Amino acid sequence: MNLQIKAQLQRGDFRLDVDTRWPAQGVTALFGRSGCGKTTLLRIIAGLERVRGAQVWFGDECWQNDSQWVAVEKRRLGLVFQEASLLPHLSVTGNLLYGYKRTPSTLRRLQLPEVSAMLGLESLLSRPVDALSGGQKQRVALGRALLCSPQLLLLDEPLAALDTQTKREIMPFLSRLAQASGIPMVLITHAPDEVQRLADRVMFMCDGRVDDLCTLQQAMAKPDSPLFADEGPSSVLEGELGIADEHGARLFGPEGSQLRVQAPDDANTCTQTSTGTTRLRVLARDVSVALDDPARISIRNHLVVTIRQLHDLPGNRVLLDTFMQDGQTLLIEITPWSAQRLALAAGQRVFALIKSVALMR
Ligand SMILES: Nc1ncnc2c1ncn2[C@@H]1O[C@H](COP(=O)(O)OP(=O)(O)OP(=O)(O)O)[C@@H](O)[C@H]1O
Repeated sequence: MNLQIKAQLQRGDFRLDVDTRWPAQGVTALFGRSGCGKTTLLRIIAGLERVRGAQVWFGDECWQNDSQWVAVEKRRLGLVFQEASLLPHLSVTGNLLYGYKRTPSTLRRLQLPEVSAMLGLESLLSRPVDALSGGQKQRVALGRALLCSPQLLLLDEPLAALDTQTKREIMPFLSRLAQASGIPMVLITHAPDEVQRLADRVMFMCDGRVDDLCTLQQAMAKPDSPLFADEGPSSVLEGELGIADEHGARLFGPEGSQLRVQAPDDANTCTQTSTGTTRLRVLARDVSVALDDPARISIRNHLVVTIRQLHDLPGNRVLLDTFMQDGQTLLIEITPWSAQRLALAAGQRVFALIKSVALMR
């Protein structure tokens, strides 16, 4: 089943020209610079914007074409924006149940207890909403949208108004929600870390057009990916997260590619994906490389990796594109001096060294 949108729109200097479709499954991130048309596209999908000649299909439901127009409230959507815009006179429960009560009982697929557990809201249910933090308010907004049992969730920068710490706290809830609810999501963001932690696929937009639509893995296979613009290249590893050992480190991933993740609150590091595994983001600049397995060293994670390719990056840096024993890609950023000194080449097996605390961020 696909979400399909075809739309053209001229608004002053801005032109939107989109003809695209993607599977209505998992999390699709719309990523691009400010003003490239992400919100306009989302509003067209939602039916908040009626553009002449546009076509919007959700599976075999036609929401808009030349002869058909389905109003926003009939599309069965969950909408969450940057600002939570909760109803101030109602408690958390009152807000959560607002749309639920207006959803016919035959269509209700999610109930208050499971949604409040998914979003960690159990202890807040009786609070007035003006006694909540920004992150808590946004979790209530997500819960309220979910409890309408939508067939599609549209999220327009739901984390953008939150500070970094709050954003880190809420991100695992968002990814758990994608997994547990089974509701497809469209997430607008210009934050690469949100895409890397949450998305299954990415649609890159630029000047009102679709530049690329690909899986997250494909998006990250390019050394010059727009996702690497802020913090440099990074990898996303998927695996099972084990229980903590006596030093507070948790094992992550299969044997041979196993990492120790030092995470007092693993929410900061790992996010669950819509397939149920845990996702770990590793910045390429946090990984070093050695030809031998160093013994007397504080770094705990020593992984055998094979170099697939070396890329010269702008700014006098070298990116090693490597794969681990389980086949997952691990990117490593080093200086040209190190690459030369170690005589690194494609096909070579080396040790990738990653500090456990680098996985705490
Ligand atoms: N109501 C409007 N009237 C005129 N121009 C508008 C209107 N709404 C949006 N625009 C213009 O349309 C273009 C696309 O805006 P849109 O909000 O879709 O971009 P965006 O990618 O979501 O940006 P941001 O990330 O900053 O939210 C921008 O140039 C914007 O100025």
